[in-house]
Amino acid sequence: MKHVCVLGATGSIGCSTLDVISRHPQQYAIHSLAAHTNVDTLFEQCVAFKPQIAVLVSRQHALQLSDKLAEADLDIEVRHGEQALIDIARDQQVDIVMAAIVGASGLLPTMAAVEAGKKVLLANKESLVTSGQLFIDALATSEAELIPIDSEHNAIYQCLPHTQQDKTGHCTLKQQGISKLILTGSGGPFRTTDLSTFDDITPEQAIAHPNWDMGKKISVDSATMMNKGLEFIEAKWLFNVEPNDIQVLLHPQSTIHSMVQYADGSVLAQMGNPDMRTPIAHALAFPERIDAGVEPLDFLTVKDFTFEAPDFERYPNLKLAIEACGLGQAACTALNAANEVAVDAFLRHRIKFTDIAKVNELTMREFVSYSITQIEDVLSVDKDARQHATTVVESLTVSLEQTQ
Ligand SMILES: NC(=O)C1=CN([C@@H]2O[C@H](COP(=O)(O)OP(=O)(O)OC[C@H]3O[C@@H](n4cnc5c(N)ncnc54)[C@H](OP(=O)(O)O)[C@@H]3O)[C@@H](O)[C@H]2O)C=CC1
Ligand SMILES: CC(=O)[C@@H](O)[C@H](O)COP(=O)(O)O
Ligand SMILES: [Mn+2]
Repeated sequence: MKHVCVLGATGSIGCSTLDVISRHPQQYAIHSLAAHTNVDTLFEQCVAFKPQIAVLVSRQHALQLSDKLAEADLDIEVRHGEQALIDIARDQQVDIVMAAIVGASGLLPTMAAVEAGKKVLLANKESLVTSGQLFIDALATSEAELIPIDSEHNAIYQCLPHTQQDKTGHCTLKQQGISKLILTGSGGPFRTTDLSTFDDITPEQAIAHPNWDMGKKISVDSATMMNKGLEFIEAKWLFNVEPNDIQVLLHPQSTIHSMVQYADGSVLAQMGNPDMRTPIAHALAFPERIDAGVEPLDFLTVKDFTFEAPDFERYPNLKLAIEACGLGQAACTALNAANEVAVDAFLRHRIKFTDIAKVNELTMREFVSYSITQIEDVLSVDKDARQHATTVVESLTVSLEQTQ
């Protein structure tokens, strides 16, 4: 029996993880569940999975959950606060940590799981993007096993030689005859939308991803292709490759989840219906295979199978993230922080869709020369970049109000 801690349990990945686990009660037990503010969903999950510990970020939400659990006569310890997230991630009884908090808030608990030598299933790409080499160093000096959950990186992982699969962060792909990683992306909901209408894109339109059902933040990132930019940086660190060894390719159907090109001309692809339960089940059970509840891919009903180059005019955030990857850690950390602020402001109707790239670029350029050598530097650049991005958002909000 493996004991699992799910960080971000109430989100899209958290719920899919619990769905897979519910299919294998003899193999997995839930040790702990954590969320931000969603008391009702966390309560339902507590009823269904009976964890030892449930965590919410604020005391007020934790008290609400405690009351509901007491009424239901359930004896589950409720904790609150950021330290509680870290504590469950490194609890001695935990074997597997699903890192599925959204954003840089996931960094410290994910790092704690790595440092404690857990099997870490990494959905929270922002934690790797913001800390890069520091994350990989922590991995190297611990007993931890890191398996990517992000569908592209999980696909690449599945297409690697077996000898590389326990070397996440320290792969030697060139020596294994690998010439290129091909990161596929759908292009999001606005791949063919007239560029002249981009200023009018609404949050509701932006979160309507054509293929995947995901949380709001990553859905907006897919629409701007910042998601692919973050994934570009994520791939560099996970597979220890140079930016020139990664190609971003639009594949609107999201059937191929990414590919690995070998020196002899072979290309290995991982395919499937777009359902995150596949990479989650793969990572949970690796190297075994278990049922994920996913419909098998039927090639006779797959209508198209097409590919395009990404257009940087349509997707300036993708260009920016690839540039940040070459500029260094502070650029990546600041870009991620700015993007979190900008996406939140867009979702609250404070700025236009096209403003997201403006906030991101202005903030990233401000922090390029900062030095990051320890985790405290990451936290400091993240905090300062958020402040800077907030100021940019406010200036754009004023001009948006003046034009209305
Ligand atoms: N959804 C997907 O298909 C994919 C997601 N990912 C990555 O996985 C991560 C999660 O994405 P997704 O599931 O879509 O996101 P969601 O927004 O659906 O869920 C986020 C989860 O994190 C919790 N959370 C938010 N902020 C905090 C915080 N400050 N402290 C603790 N918990 C917090 C939320 O709690 P609450 O509900 O209470 O707000 C929720 O449980 C992201 O990094 C994303 O990029 C990667 C590939 C695919
Ligand atoms: C499911 C997953 O891994 C997402 O990150 C997905 O890739 C989003 O789709 P895009 O390819 O549109 O970014
Ligand atoms: Mn992805």
